[in-house]
Amino acid sequence: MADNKLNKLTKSDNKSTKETNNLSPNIDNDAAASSTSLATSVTSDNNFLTAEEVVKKAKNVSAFHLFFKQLWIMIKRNAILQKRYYKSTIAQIIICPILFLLLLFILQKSDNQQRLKSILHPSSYPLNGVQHCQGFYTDSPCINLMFTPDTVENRAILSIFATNNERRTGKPLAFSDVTLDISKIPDETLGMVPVANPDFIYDYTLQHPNVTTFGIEFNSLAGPPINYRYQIWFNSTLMANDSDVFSEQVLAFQRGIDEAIISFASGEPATSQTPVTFNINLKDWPKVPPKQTGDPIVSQFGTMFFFCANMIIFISILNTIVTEKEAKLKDSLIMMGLKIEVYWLSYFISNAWLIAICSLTTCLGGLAFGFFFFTNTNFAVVYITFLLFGLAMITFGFFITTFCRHSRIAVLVGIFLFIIGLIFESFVFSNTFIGYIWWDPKTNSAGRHILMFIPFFNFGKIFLDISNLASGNLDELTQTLIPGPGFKWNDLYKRIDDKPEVPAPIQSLYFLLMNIVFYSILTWYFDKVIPNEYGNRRNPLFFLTPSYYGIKFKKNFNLQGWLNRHKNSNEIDYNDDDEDVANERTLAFNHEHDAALRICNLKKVYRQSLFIKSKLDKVAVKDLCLTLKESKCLALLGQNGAGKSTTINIISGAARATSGDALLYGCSIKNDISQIRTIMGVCPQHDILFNDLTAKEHIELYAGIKNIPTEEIKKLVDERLASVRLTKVADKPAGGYSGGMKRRLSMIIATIGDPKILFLDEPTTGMDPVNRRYVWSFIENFKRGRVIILTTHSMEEADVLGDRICVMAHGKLRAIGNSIRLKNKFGGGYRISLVTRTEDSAKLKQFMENRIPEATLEDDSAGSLLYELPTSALPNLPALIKWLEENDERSIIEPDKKLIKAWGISQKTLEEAFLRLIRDANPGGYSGYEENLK
Ligand SMILES: Nc1ncnc2c1ncn2[C@@H]1O[C@H](COP(=O)(O)OP(=O)(O)OP(=O)(O)O)[C@@H](O)[C@H]1O
Repeated sequence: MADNKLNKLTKSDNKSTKETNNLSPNIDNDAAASSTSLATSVTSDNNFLTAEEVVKKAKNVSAFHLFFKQLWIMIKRNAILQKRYYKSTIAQIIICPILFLLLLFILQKSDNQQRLKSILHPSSYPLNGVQHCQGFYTDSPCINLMFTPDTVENRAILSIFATNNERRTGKPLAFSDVTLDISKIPDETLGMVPVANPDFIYDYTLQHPNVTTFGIEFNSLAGPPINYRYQIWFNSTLMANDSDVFSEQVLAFQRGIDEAIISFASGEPATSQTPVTFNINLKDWPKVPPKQTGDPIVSQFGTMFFFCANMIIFISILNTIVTEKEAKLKDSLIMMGLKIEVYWLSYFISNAWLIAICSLTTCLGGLAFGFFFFTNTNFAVVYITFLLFGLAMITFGFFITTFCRHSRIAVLVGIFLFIIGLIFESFVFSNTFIGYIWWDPKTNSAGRHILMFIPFFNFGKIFLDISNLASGNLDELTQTLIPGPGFKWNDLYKRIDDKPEVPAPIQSLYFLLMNIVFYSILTWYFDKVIPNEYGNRRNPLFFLTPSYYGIKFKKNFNLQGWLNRHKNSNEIDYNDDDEDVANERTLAFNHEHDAALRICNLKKVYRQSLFIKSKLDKVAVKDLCLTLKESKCLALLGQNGAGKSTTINIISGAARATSGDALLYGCSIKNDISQIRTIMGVCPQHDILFNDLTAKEHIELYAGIKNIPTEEIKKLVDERLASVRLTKVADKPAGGYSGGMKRRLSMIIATIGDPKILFLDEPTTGMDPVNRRYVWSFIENFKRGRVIILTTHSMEEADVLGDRICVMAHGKLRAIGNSIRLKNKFGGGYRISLVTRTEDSAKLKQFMENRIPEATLEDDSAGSLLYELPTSALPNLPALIKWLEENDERSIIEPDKKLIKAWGISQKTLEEAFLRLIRDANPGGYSGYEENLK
């Protein structure tokens, strides 16, 4: 069965060579193996290129050319996605800003109408009582009222006045029977103070201005009828501060005195429940509404609304980038050769144009709605403000993404920042009184300097500056709009007149520019030093090392030196090595052994903590030693968690080895990973697909990253899609593909750029048997002139594709060899079934006992015998087969006399060998397997 599977595939010649050499011990003794380590490679059109030539070719490409080509292809990809989601794109750049402007317009309109209404139809309001001086006019001790002369009648009148006034204000006003010292201000507030004569009032108020609110000088003539006369003294200075000259307070005082006189004259007691009262209402004249000269709502809330419009793009950036990171798509792009700087720059450019259009929509919309903020300001100033703020928020968003691993967290962080920003924009920068508090000399300047690193702080400040000059402000007391003179370009450089400590508006623009540069640098740095999805990170001081800039001091690579370095790097216990594994180790360290891939003592420990060792640290790969020649496929088998994917991730540069190293065509994974990336292709365990791109667009994207000439890309797309039967769905988004289709697409993506090394991590998972065979056929044809490293859980796949098969358990290499070798060594040889007539059964048994004494009879039922043959019986096998053929009654020569009715021979399967190895590797056998996985 397993032997027959090859017939179904188009196999290369060296496969049959392998079959014929099946009894030879271990090692890659394939005669067809290449004679040099950098042997020639076969491309689809039979052009031969060595790995050195591939690397050289890659090196010859100008770094600038590659940079711009990759940048162009990434921008194109982003544009495709923006176009595919045109509704969301249009919403971000046009609908949202317009909606926010519209909302602002509605608010401004209703506010204007409200004010218009109050000017055209002034409301009527009641005249209140006389306010107490302390707390209303001043906080210091003061005198509410001086009266003269101090007579019983006058006291009675004032007493009624005080009672009525208390009803209106809720505060009592009592007589203060003190003798005022003309040279002193009282220590405490006094209510109604009798004084000797009007001259005293005159002299006292002249000496102590703004201490006394009212004075009253009674001058009644005796009757009948009594002719009441009095003079009110009032403090116009205090009242002017409250804009109340000759209005409410004097009126209220006079009204109170008149009420009291009438009550007194009519004999009404001071405490009467039905006093004489004048309930007076006041109403302003209607006026012709002034011309609208400001937008107080835009001034107050505009910064908040425009901030909100911008935040939609900001949160979308966070979500997109972190989703790509979470799905390991970013790492895959890097593994395929994309420069990380290109990745970020492409996103910056793709979002910058969104910001540019969004800012333009906002400015044009603002003009169309007739907001003074826009019409009264130099267009370039407003546009640059919005643009710089948007760009600063993009880089700020990039910076945030370097810390987020999950898109959900990123969106939560985005919403959190949104709320903080909103609080800032709404409460702090909503008006000039609070907005400029940061520049008040009493405010701690350190806090202000820190806040300048936050883009929305700088935006709030310049918005306030512009609206201050352009929109005008609302006078809270008079409810009138104070028009702004407009904001010209030159105003960017001018300080605000009444606030010389506040810096000129241009500074905020400079700070926004600084924010763009600052967060770009931080993104670049933290993206490198924070561990990626594979736990890979750079040294925090990487930028100080010459190797980062491609400077290498050692020019000639010395294989022997490299081997010596890695031979002694660990204290390694080799005692439990299998004989073949031990031989492989020896070969790996033999500098004369010719290998395209050479892995020496590779080790990976996943640490729980960045800084200290812990018992919980997981040793995923232990001192792995392997070699592989060109045109060979290495199949890695092992239980879940055996360390297969980790091995592939390390050799492909996705993860970093804890110790040890590997050479791929003479390039070290530790030192030359950028060179290796030019000659490698990776199909990771997780599909590296963008749900919204089609198969065709995927190939175009990765072909662009691999710098394949544009004119060759179309041919490549057609060829590769046809080879794995995806032509029909070439223009459909990959998100709708079945698991098997996604796998096939991931696989052919890995082969783009004709890589010399191909890593395939479980490439056929989820594929149906037919498609799996197509993929096998593709891999089999593709491997000539290359090295393929494959992990799989399918024994059949390993059997078909693996020129060498490794079995790993708990990070260690347990067995290595070709399929036949493993089957023989661990699977236990062959099975022979013989069918004879019942009466001939004993004769046949006797024959087998004599001919092959090692054979054991497993089953004997009604002439049907089942024998197991150990590997030691293999030398006798050809003669036995010859005898069986001669004695088969189905043969045409004398069929009646033959002993055998039917017979069959089968080799034990690779699966049996695998299970035995796993059983041996786990102390508790299979039952210990689950335990050991923990
Ligand atoms: N990023 C990581 N952090 C910590 N431990 C990890 C990490 N990646 C893998 N491991 C652990 O390392 C061991 C080897 O994992 P690996 O993925 O290499 O196994 P595998 O043989 O590929 O398994 P499978 O067949 O399930 O893909 C496992 O125990 C796994 O839990």
